[in-house]
Amino acid sequence: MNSVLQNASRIIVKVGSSLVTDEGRGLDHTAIARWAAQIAALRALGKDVVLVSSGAIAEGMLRLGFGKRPTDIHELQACAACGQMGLAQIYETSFSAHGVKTAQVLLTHADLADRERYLNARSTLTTLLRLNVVPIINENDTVVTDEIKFGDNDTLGALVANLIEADALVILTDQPGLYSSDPRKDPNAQLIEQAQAGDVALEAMAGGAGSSIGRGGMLTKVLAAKRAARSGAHTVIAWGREPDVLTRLAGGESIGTQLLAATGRLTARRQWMVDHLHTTGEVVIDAGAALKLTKEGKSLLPIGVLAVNGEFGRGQVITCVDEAGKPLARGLTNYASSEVRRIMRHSSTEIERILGFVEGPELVHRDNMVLL
Ligand SMILES: Nc1ncnc2c1ncn2[C@@H]1O[C@H](COP(=O)(O)OP(=O)(O)O)[C@@H](O)[C@H]1O
Ligand SMILES: N[C@@H](CCC(=O)OP(=O)(O)O)C(=O)O
Repeated sequence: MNSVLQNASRIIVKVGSSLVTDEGRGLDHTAIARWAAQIAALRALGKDVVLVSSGAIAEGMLRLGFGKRPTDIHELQACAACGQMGLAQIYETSFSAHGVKTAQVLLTHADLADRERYLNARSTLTTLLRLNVVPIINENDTVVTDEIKFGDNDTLGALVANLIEADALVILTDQPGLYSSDPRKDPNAQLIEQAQAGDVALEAMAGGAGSSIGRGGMLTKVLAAKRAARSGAHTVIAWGREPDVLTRLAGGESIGTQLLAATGRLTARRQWMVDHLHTTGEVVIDAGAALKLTKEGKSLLPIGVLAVNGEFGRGQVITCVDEAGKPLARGLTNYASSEVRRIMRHSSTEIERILGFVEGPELVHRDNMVLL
């Protein structure tokens, strides 16, 4: 059995609080240095890697002298803000030892629920990857309260996998993988080596957090795999201290639990675009643009647009129709309807002069479009 990481070119790696902070004893420099070395090696192989790291609250508790996890939400937020400094510092140092640049990205649920912010987060992350930077993501705990939190970084990791269409999500934790029941409680628990992501039987096997440091336990990991699979990403759950775990997985070795996505990445994206999004407006495109889209696989540029019907904002889904009104494609627009009315029929080099800013030379980028 080969690892699902073998052919993955874009990978999200999530590390849990107990690993990062050595069960709350303090940032584990050695473990972090090892993951940084492995991620640098993956980058050298041409793979895009995004790290989702927990541990801010656990590290902040230590720095602020809390013996046990505070119950007051604002104290927790203070811990997160304080601990995040430690995370940023140690990742920056560990990656720079390999000549790899890092960037801190703190996200909230609202950022990914809002179409425009979703698109901005996506563009920023993909730009960072193009610039050879490893983005290090955590939830922006300072500005969110319990009701609107992701609550656990397993979910955040899956949402980031959806956001930038990763091929795989690797969840590193303090157990060798998903077991048939919690191995801390059941000595006969068996390691599940492979299963389909989304199989409900897995949810019954997975229990809550085993330590006072971790939050989600195995259940949030199993649910994260289900979510990641929606955009075609496979999930691996493995022990974070397994020597060379990431590079061995990328080399094809099967380690831990592999939860397979049923549909491929492109099929999943196409399905999502076709089924789940309401289109809020349309643009009528000329014959030349229609040909570029349908026959040459190109993006839609403002110059090919003849008219705009309806009102829409940046990041919403629009339909591209030909002059006879036939729908040709659907996709996420980089510009709002009011802006498109001003830049249509113009070359992309004129966008900045007309609008005073540029979101991109394309009106709808090819990666954000499906042909109908
Ligand atoms: N079926 C299961 N298989 C493995 N671990 C399980 C299972 N059910 C519950 N757990 C518990 O989940 C814990 C990992 O989750 P958590 O503590 O949230 O870690 P992390 O900080 O890595 O997210 C394990 O230590 C284990 O005790
Ligand atoms: N944003 C929080 C994440 C908490 C969390 O999800 O922890 P875990 O279950 O260990 O991944 C922090 O950095 O402490």
